[in-house]
Amino acid sequence: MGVFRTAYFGPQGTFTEQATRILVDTDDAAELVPMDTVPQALDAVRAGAVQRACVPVENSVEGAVPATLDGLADGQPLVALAEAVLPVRFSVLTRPGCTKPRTVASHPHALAQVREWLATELPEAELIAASSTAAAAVAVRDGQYDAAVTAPVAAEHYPLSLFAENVADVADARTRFLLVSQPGELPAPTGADRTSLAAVAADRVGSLAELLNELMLRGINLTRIESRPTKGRLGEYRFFLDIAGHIAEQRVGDAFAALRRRCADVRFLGSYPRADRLPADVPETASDADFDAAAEWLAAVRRGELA
Ligand SMILES: O=C(O)C(=O)C[C@]1(C(=O)O)C=C[C@@H](O)C=C1
Repeated sequence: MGVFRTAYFGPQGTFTEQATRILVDTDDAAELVPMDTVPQALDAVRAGAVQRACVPVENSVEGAVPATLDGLADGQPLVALAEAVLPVRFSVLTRPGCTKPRTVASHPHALAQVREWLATELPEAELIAASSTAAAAVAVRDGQYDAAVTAPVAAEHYPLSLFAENVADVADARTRFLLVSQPGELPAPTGADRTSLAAVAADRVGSLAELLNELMLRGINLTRIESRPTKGRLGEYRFFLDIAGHIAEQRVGDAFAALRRRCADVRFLGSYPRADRLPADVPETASDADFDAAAEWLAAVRRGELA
């Protein structure tokens, strides 16, 4: 098959590159391919130019990364194979010799996470949105701006001076990243898995509550819910759900089938091991053994052997 290629939200020196290096065995003839935007990284997988893509999905301070949610919901389906969670502390890099930066560039998520620090340390500076933290470092290197708020690793890639490090308004901020591929074989269940899906709930009383009830009735813990407009009618939403468990487990599969019946559109976005390795808390009545026993009992009833 040749070299195994993984696209990531780049350029070189983003937090996403750091996450990719955790999720992909880079010793193993793997090639990492930086892409300028999240949609480009996802489309490279769809086009078969790379086998995997690593993209940021949510930050503990700034919330969801809309480009990732929309990029997974639209277009040819992709599924997550793994996740990584990275602590996010920023470095501020300047052009060598610049002691009083007047312009500071970064990804909007990054600027939002250092807003207080910037207000105190560089109150006069103009803030400029860049497509990623590393794109901001490139722009500073090229003389467009004075400083960039970056991942620590960016200092290794670009000839810039370290103005400040360990910058973070919220001390233990974290970002979660997904490694996605075209649908194929699923990662095996580990007992500590997460399943991601996107579902469009009907615009009528109780439809979201019904959807969540399907999870609750099967003892499934919802670990995240996010909504994005479907981009069709105003007021029509797609819900992104993360739940504890693997699609191979009966309670999860059963809930998934129920959502399929209820929702106009359901998309499976992957079952993969949780980065925190936290085992799913399965209620006593919702284990695979409970489902198997109930199915056997029902089959016997239907055969007329039991009542
Ligand atoms: O620009 C980067 O370095 C990224 O990897 C993106 C991203 C994000 O989308 O939230 C990742 C982590 C930080 O929260 C800031 C930016």
